[in-house]
Amino acid sequence: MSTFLLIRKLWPFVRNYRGSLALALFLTTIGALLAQVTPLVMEYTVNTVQNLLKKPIDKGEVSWVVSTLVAILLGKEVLSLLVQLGQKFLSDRIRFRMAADLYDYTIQRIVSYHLSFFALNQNQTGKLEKRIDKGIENLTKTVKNLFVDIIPMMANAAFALVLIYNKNIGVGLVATLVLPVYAYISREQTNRQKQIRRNIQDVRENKANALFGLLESILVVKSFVREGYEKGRQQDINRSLCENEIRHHRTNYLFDGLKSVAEQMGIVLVFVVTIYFVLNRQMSVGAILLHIMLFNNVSAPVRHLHRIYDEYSEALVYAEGFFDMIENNTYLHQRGTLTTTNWKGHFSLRNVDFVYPNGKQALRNVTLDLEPGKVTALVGLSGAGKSSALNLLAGFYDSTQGSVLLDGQPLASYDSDFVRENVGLVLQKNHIFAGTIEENIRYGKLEATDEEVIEAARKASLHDQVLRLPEGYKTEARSLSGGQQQRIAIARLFLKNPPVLLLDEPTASLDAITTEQIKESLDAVKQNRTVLIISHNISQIMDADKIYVLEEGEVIGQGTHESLYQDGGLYRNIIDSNARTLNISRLAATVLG
Ligand SMILES: Nc1ncnc2c1ncn2[C@@H]1O[C@H](COP(=O)(O)OP(=O)(O)OP(=O)(O)O)[C@@H](O)[C@H]1O
Repeated sequence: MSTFLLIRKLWPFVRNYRGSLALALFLTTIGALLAQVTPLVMEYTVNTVQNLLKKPIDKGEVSWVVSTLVAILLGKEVLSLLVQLGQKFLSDRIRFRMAADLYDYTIQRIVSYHLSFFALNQNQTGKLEKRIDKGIENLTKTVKNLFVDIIPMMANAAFALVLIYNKNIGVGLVATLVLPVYAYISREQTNRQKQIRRNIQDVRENKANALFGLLESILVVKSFVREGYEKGRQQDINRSLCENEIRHHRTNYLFDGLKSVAEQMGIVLVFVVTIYFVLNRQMSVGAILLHIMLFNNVSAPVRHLHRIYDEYSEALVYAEGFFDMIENNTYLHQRGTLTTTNWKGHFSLRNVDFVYPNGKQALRNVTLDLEPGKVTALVGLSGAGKSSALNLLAGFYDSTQGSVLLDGQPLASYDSDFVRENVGLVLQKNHIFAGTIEENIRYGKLEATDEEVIEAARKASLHDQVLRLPEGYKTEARSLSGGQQQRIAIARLFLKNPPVLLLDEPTASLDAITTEQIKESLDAVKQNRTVLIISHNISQIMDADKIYVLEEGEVIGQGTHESLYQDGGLYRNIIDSNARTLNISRLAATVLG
């Protein structure tokens, strides 16, 4: 990425702070001018002292000279301090506010991406977290470097050079000579570091992701006694990071050493040339101090310039990944504009193929309908493509071929917020947020009253259990059992009360009695809604108005429970297996007596 492109991308975030930026620049330019005061005062001091030494002691003149010098130096320091404080306050304000803006924008962008974005290997949680974190940190540093630091530093060096040339062209040329050498070494340093930096970025993302993964699966790790194995895996990543960091630092030490030599050579040259002029009576003794200090004013900003260049090169590496992430229009959910009050809720898939980003084809030429007011069930073996079909109907993914329709119009042409407001989902793995039971249920309708929350929990057969908890609805939801968490998700759905229900194994982790209670509640809410249910539990699909049978991504049969059973094939096999698993004949003998 070129500097111009980076500035163009950053400008929308910097623009809001251009007033503060201008003020910071003004202050730092004043600071650069003030930095030249000390060398001039020093030259004057040495020359004056030398002159005073040639004369008999005049106490009055001595105390006047000393107090004037003290006043000038102190005054300059106080002024410099004020300027520096102002500059730091302003640059911090710009930096931190811009970081917050960048973060807000990033979140707004990535939550609007399709699920396929998150399914990509390079976008796993830990990696994304690191990319956002490092990206924002480096970009804000770049803004500070580009807009707040570089110009005053250059001004400082330029003012000092002008003063040196003004005193003596020969000394000026010597001081200037060091700069290209310094720039050459710095450029070499940065070029050598580029690949190491990329490696470090990749390994850091992998490390964050591996740590997330480890903490997420700690139960499995422990149950399989895989602590040692996990330690080894984490160690490999850590070693790789460690090696790259060492290489990075070693290269820096080497080049920093070379630059230090170049700088010292510069000082020696300036010193020698100045001494030559002094001994030839062409300069005062004070010029030695003046030139050395002015040269320091040239070389110090150049030294910092390298730090900036270095940080900038690092930032470019992170900026590429960061902007790729937040400008990824391929995964941006294209929101349509269609909304309607004349909502029927007829969802259909027409000749749909669907391939996941990793290349796995989950659906082939699927055509199905969810009719308004009816219950449609999807049945099939594990991996048949049922949840994938639901993902398309919910608009989480776009089909690869064919169309997904809502009331005859492409689903994509609808305002996605409008569709999602009207669709309720209960999934196999329902996410429970860190927070109380009450907060988690209320997520279904943020403005719900306490009574509405309780009513929803009651319908989801959760209320009585919550009452038995010491902290009731204020209990941390993640501390509940899997089945209780499932009921929170169902209560959320009841609270939302949408006209379309998409249910993927809604009672997967519930006991038999709760399953029956939930089924009754769901049966009650199913009335007059468009319902899709996916379940391996035959009691939940038998009553469906229409059942689709999926096998390896294809619809291989459709009809009612009775008609499909009579047709034989996979559906019949599934039902028969269910009956055998339940040991129906023994159950019937026991239950019916
Ligand atoms: N996020 C994903 N990325 C890549 N492939 C996926 C993804 N999710 C599912 N698949 C694959 O797509 C195929 C269909 O999966 P899907 O989850 O739709 O099946 P299912 O019928 O719902 O299965 P189950 O009854 O076990 O939930 C499977 O082969 C699965 O491995």
